[in-house]
Amino acid sequence: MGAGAVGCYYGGMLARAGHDVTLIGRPAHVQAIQQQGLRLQTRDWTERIALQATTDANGVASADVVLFCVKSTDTETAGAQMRPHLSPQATVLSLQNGVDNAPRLAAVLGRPVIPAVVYVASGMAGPGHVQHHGRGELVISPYPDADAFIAACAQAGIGVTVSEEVQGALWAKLIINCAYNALSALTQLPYARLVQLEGMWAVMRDIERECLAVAAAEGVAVPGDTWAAIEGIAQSMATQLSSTARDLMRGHPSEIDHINGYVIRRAEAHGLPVPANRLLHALVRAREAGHPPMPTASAP
Ligand SMILES: NC(=O)C1=CN([C@@H]2O[C@H](COP(=O)(O)OP(=O)(O)OC[C@H]3O[C@@H](n4cnc5c(N)ncnc54)[C@H](OP(=O)(O)O)[C@@H]3O)[C@@H](O)[C@H]2O)C=CC1
Ligand SMILES: CC(C)(CO)C(=O)C(=O)O
Repeated sequence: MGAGAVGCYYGGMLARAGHDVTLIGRPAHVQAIQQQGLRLQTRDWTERIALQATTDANGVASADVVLFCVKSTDTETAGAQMRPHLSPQATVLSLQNGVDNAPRLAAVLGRPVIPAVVYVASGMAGPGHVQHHGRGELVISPYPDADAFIAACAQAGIGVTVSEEVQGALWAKLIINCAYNALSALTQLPYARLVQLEGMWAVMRDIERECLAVAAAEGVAVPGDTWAAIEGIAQSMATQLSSTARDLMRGHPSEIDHINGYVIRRAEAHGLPVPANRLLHALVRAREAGHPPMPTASAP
């Protein structure tokens, strides 16, 4: 559900391994996929993969497993569209960033949703054309039939680990997004250049500390060294612009309300100050409202 960068990558890999996959997406992608198959381009190979595609949420009707891959802004709408069509036995996994998509979707569907941490870099390069830039492994919360899904993924070359710590891992990812996404969007800079600007590391340090305080108040143990992870992104993804930067460039709503915006809401609930997150959130929202207008440069 949500045939974009994530949905097309995982759907494409599973279909390529012989699994019966239906992609549910927007008309331009669906038409291209119906006519020519899904074009899946990786660093090593490019293939056209024949699979089913539809714009109608009733495409979930016969699914044993639904991979829910829309942006956090679309969780409720897309969930409500597929709810009447889901089989009672279907397992729904949320393959989304942000820490509350699974419970939000579960509330709409009236059934459990399994959260997954998605470690992939992919993007849509055109209608029905997904480009894979690297990685692809999933970490999922445990559930009764997980073994069948893990086996299907293994056959497709997708590594899946089961962990009780998915919430902590989602928070670790959220903190990276809080540190980079808005700053990259507001400066329109890729990460390596961004961190060279005066004062940027200090701002990111403030954001990280605010996020960790909120996570602690939420009772979430964030695994690993978050500051080392933030520093590492500037090297490992040196030339990348954040998804928020790319959303703003194409005039698409960003996930900022579910990144820094989420931290602000939870901080308010705990009476914690988060001024750095608040400022970045407000500035991105101002940009989304057209103040100042975005430059017309196209996304790389
Ligand atoms: N891309 C990446 O490398 C990674 C992304 N993520 C996360 O994964 C999630 C998905 O991201 P990504 O795949 O990049 O996003 P995309 O925007 O590429 O894909 C989502 C697709 O779903 C479509 N869609 C939304 N609502 C519906 C609906 N009701 N019916 C049919 N189609 C719908 C969107 O259309 P439209 O645009 O017209 O709304 C879009 O084509 C996000 O939470 C993201 O943060 C996590 C790790 C890596
Ligand atoms: C990890 C990061 C920051 C990479 O760009 C990302 O998830 C995003 O842009 O949303």
